[in-house]
Amino acid sequence: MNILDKIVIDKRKEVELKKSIVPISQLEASILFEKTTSSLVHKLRNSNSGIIAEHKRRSPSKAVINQNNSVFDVAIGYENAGACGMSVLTDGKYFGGSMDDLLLARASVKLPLLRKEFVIDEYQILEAKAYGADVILLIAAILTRAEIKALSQFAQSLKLEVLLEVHNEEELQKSKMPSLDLLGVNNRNLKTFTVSLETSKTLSTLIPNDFVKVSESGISSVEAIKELQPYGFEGFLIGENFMKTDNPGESASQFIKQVTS
Ligand SMILES: O=P(O)(O)OC[C@@H](O)[C@@H](O)c1c[nH]c2ccccc12
Repeated sequence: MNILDKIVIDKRKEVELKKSIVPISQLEASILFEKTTSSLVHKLRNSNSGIIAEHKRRSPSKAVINQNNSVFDVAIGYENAGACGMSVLTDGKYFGGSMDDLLLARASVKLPLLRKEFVIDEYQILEAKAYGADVILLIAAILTRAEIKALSQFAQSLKLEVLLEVHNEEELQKSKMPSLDLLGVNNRNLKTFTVSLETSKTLSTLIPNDFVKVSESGISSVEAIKELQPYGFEGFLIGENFMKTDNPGESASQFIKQVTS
């Protein structure tokens, strides 16, 4: 069994438990549920840098990235740096994140927020909305086409944008549908952890232009951005490169200055 299979098994249990404790009616009663969401698509289309900066404490591929910084400081740092959006890992067991992280990020900044999660159930989308997210992630590797369709349509009905993540051509072909807003290519294979920017380049030509193209993971230099831009990528999701430093906001700021100069 690969790591992704393990994560999904745990996630199913977690979602069932949560459902039994916090009913949907309670999520819908959240003040944030009524908040107008802000568009990551719009931000990316009107930006020169396209950086989506991520809050990530650890991951299955890296035990410790950053356990010290508060989400609050990181979020404000990213916003001041000029990031287009912020991604917040909410998985606890494998990434050390939480729903509280999302809530604190929401309380700190106006940036479009992506709930970075292994979404397998509508409940998690309601939860994302109730905790202030603007965008949700759907991972093609763990969902069928029918599930992607149902979950993306549900998210859009709540005015959330949908970032669909693929890693290969098969996942991309199975996933293309109008109810997606952004198409992300993960340069990291979530089953083996190998990283290659070539994945983004190869798949870019197969992504229709109606989707905003995002390149995700393993981006650690401004040169990488310059390399990917000609392939039509308008968004770049960066976590570790900022989070591994003492001051992620400052690192993002330096990086974004270089991208736009
Ligand atoms: O830290 P990196 O290599 O810059 O990667 C960020 C982001 O792309 C990565 O965290 C990610 C991409 N897709 C995911 C799906 C689940 C969890 C995490 C991810």
